[in-house]
Amino acid sequence: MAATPRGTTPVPPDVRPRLTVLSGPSGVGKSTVVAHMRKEHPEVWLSVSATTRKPRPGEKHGVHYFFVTDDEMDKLIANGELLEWAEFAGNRYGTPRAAVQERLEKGEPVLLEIDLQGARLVRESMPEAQLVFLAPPSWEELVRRLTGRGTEPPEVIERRLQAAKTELAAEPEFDTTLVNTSVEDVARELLALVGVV
Ligand SMILES: Nc1ncnc2c1ncn2[C@@H]1O[C@H](COP(=O)(O)OP(=O)(O)OP(=O)(O)O)[C@@H](O)[C@H]1O
Ligand SMILES: Nc1nc2c(ncn2[C@@H]2O[C@H](COP(=O)(O)O)[C@@H](O)[C@H]2O)c(=O)[nH]1
Repeated sequence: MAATPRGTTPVPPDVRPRLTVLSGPSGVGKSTVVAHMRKEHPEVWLSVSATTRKPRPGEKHGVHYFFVTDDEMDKLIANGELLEWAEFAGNRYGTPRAAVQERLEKGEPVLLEIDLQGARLVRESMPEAQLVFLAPPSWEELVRRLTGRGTEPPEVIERRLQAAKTELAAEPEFDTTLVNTSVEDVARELLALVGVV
């Protein structure tokens, strides 16, 4: 089955939203889809988040995340340096504000890959943002992907799956849903939504 855009309304290029938020439950394939899209279209700018989570094997500071201590995260929050931030499954994550603002001021498209709480905060502060929900083909497939990734111990997987129930229930809050059956198809759909030409 191909990617299924639900509720997608074609938008003329000159009024396309410049800020796109991609959310969806942990393990649905957000990073995989974004990486696939950016491999073919490196011009799509993705915000690099700050996190207190420890790096996974292969993750690089400044590329996948800015890996920060709890104290450093406290300061980023206190100094208003984050556009939004949230606690997710025991760690904190936040979007550095300055880099996003810089691109938006130049009129360039911006992509955020963040959790539901962050998406809601962005919607509050920037109602013009478009919110895209990445859904799994089924609950069983989500569990298979999250478990199969092999990056979290069972208790963390359980926390993430609990959060996933809340996130899946929030799908109607989003402007568009893409079902991640095929990475290639979803990456193409997302590219069209982000509006990079
Ligand atoms: N369409 C797909 N079909 C099969 N496997 C997939 C698909 N998309 C992603 N995966 C696999 O699912 C696993 C989770 O993907 P990924 O890490 O991209 O999820 P994520 O949504 O970014 O998770 P998190 O929110 O925890 O960072 C990976 O092992 C990835 O290879
Ligand atoms: N609210 C925010 N959520 C973020 C941000 N960066 C990433 N995330 C989300 O956190 C979870 C877990 O990510 P993981 O890399 O530990 O698997 C996932 O849903 C991410 O999208 C952020 O800046 N703000």
